[in-house]
Amino acid sequence: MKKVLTIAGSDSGGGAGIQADLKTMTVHQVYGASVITAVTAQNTLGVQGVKTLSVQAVISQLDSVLRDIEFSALKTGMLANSQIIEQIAAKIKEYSLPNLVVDPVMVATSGDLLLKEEAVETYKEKLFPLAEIITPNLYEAKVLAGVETEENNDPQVLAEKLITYGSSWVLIKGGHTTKKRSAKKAVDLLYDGSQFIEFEAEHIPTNNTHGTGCTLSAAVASNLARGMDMEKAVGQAKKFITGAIKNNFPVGQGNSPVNHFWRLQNLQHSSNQQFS
Ligand SMILES: Nc1ncnc2c1ncn2[C@@H]1O[C@H](COP(=O)(O)OP(=O)(O)OP(=O)(O)O)[C@@H](O)[C@H]1O
Ligand SMILES: Cc1ncc(CO)c(N)n1
Repeated sequence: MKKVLTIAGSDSGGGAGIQADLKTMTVHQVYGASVITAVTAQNTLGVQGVKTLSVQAVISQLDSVLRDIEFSALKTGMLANSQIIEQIAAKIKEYSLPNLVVDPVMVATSGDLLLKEEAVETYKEKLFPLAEIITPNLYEAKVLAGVETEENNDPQVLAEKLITYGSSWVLIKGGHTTKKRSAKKAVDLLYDGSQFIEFEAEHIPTNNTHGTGCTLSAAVASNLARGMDMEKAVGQAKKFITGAIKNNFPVGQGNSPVNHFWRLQNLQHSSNQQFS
């Protein structure tokens, strides 16, 4: 079984962050390990508190797992500040870790801030050049490209700018452009510096999308670990997240998380039918 590492924040509500990553890895049949950067007091209604761990606490977790376990892929989620990003980048370089998926988390689905503003430059300078793929949503893509939020919504122009920061691939997620309930399609754009590939899925009219970005990037990392090429890894991850959003179920009083177990439930349902 392939081993995949997530370096991210904890979501006490269980829908995003480390918790979403480990659930996603489990259903992709890879072994998930985790390095926690921050502990959020969070539920489906929002983020009530954040405690960022010291750089030493993060690096000591990272050293423990890297000295012991061989990873086929890793992903980063909430990294909180520039010191943490810088030290993580140094370790990834030191251990020559393959298949780095960087989800440059800045804001929670609820709108709460998860990254210090000063850290945007550190992402670009230190971590992106080591990444196989970066997976910003449209808002994050604009911040990273240094584009005013009102201007330039064209994902192709943004992808062309972001690829210059040194990752092999850029995936710009369309979830935020399609949050409108009237939207028909949820389109993500993949770019490697020469070819644009669009991944299109039906847009599901729901607010129950807590943890969609974390889940998608963890699925991409799991698929890369299992040996898929990038186009297939993203295509399969897109199918997984679409099904997970579609099959969401009520959790708490706010925006519910996605259903990581939808494929298992479908399987169980059809085998129950077969034997009843
Ligand atoms: N309502 C929806 N219907 C279908 N697909 C969606 C919907 N919302 C998001 N997606 C898809 O989910 C994936 C994650 O995209 P999104 O833009 O929501 O990421 P994100 O903003 O990083 O997530 P998060 O809110 O967890 O930080 C993308 O493939 C996107 O197209
Ligand atoms: C810990 C954490 N990471 C990422 C996100 C993005 O959805 C979140 N809400 N919480």
